Amino acid sequence: MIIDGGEDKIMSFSKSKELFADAKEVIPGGVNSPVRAFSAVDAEPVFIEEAKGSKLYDADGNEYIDYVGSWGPMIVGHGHPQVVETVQQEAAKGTSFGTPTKLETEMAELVVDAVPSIEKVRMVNSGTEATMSALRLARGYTGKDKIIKLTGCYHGHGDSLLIDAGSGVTTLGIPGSPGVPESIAQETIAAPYNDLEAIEEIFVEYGDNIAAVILEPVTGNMGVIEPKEGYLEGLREITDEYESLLVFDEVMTGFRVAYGGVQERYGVTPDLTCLGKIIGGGLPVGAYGGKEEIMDHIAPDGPVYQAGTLSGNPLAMAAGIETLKLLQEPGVYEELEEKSAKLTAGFKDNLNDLDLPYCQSRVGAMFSLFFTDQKVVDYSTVQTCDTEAFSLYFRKMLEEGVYLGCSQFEAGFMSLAHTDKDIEKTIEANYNALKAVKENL
Ligand SMILES: N[C@H](C=O)CCC(=O)O
Repeated sequence: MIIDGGEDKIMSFSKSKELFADAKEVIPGGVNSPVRAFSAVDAEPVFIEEAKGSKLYDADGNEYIDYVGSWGPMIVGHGHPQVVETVQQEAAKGTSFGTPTKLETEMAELVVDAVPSIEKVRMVNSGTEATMSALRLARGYTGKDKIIKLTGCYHGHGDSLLIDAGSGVTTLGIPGSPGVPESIAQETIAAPYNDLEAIEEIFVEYGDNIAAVILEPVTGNMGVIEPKEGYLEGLREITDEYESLLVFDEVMTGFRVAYGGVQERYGVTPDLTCLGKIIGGGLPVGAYGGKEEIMDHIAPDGPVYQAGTLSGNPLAMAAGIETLKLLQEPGVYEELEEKSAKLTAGFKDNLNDLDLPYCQSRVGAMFSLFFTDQKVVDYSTVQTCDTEAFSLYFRKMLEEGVYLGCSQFEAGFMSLAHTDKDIEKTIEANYNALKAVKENL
C-alpha cells in the first residue's frame, strides 16, 4: 500500500492497519493517548514493535529515523545498553516495594545538583501529576486560589490546566474538555505567551488572589517558541511583587535544552519546577521541586497532601539515574546542539531552495517547522499555520522513513543516537516532502 500516492516508494502498513482495527475494538480511539491516533494528519498510526538508537521498527518491518523519542524522554537514544542493563538488574531485585529506597535519594541528589531552583524534590508518576501537585502546593503555600496559565502551553490533563491548552488539544482543534467543572475553570486565568503586559493587567485585577503563574518557559507543546528577551525576568519580578509563585513546567525542557533546563540556559529561577520525561529514562515518571521553604509544606512535613503507590518506582529511578549519568559526560550538550543545528540548517536550505516561506525554530535539541510565513511567537501566530500542508508533509516524511510528531504543534527531539547519516537522510527527506507540499497545495 502507498500511503499518499508517492510514485516510487512503496511501504506496506497492512499489519499496523490490522492492529489498529483490533485496538479500536477495545481502546477508545485505539490509543492510550489521543495524539498517537494520527487523526489530525489524516492517517492511521504505525504500531511500533522495537526501537534501537535513533530508529523505530514497526509491525510491517518499516524502519524510521525517530524525532519523537517517545515525546522527549529518549535523549540518549532507544534501548541504550547502560539504561537497559541497569533496569534489568533492578527488575531482578523486584519491581516495586512501596517503601523508601536508596535510588530515590540518589535521583533527588542528581536533580537538586542539576536544577538551579530545586532544593528539595518529590517524585511522582507523570508530568500531569507533577503540575497538578505543584499547583496544589502553590495554593497551599500562598493561601491563594487563582492561577495564571499561558494559552497554548500544555501541562498535562489536570482539570485546572486543560484551559486553552496546547499539545493534543491544539492538534485536535478542540477548545478544552467537557468534564472540567466551571467552578474549577474559573480559577484559571489564561494569558497569551510572551506578553508581559497581559500578565501585568491580570495581576492588577486579581493580584491578591493569584497563587502562581505556570508556563513552559520555552514551549514545546505548541511547537518550539522562545521567550522574548526580558519575558522570563519580567514574570519573575511581577510574581515576586505580588507574592505569587513562578512555576516552570520543564517536563519537556528539563535536562534537554541544557542539563539544568531552561532556568540554567536563560538564568531565571522559578519557585517551583515540574519535571518528567528524561528523568525516567523512558519509564513513567514525574517530579516537582523547589525552594526548601516551600517544599516543606508537603505531607508528611506539612499539610499539603500528595501521595502515590508507585512514586519513585525503582525501575524508573534506575533508568533515570543512568540516563542523567550519561548526560553528565563532557561534550554531550554541545553534541546535541551541533546535531540539531545541522538538521535545522539543512531544513532552512531546503526552504530557501524551494522558495517556501515557512518558519523554523530551535532551542537546543528541540525544534519545530511551522507551516506559516509569520514568525511564531505565541498561540495566535501558531494558529496561522496551515494544517493541511503539515499533514501532507508528515505523511511524506513517514513514507521517506522519518517519524515526526503528528502535529506541527509538537516539538521534534534530537537524541545522542542520531548519526550524521540520519541527519543527512532526514534533510533529503525534508526536501522531498516540502517539494510535494509545494507541488500539491
Ligand atoms: N505533548 C505531549 C506530551 O508532552 C504529547 C504526548 C501525549 O499527549 O501523548
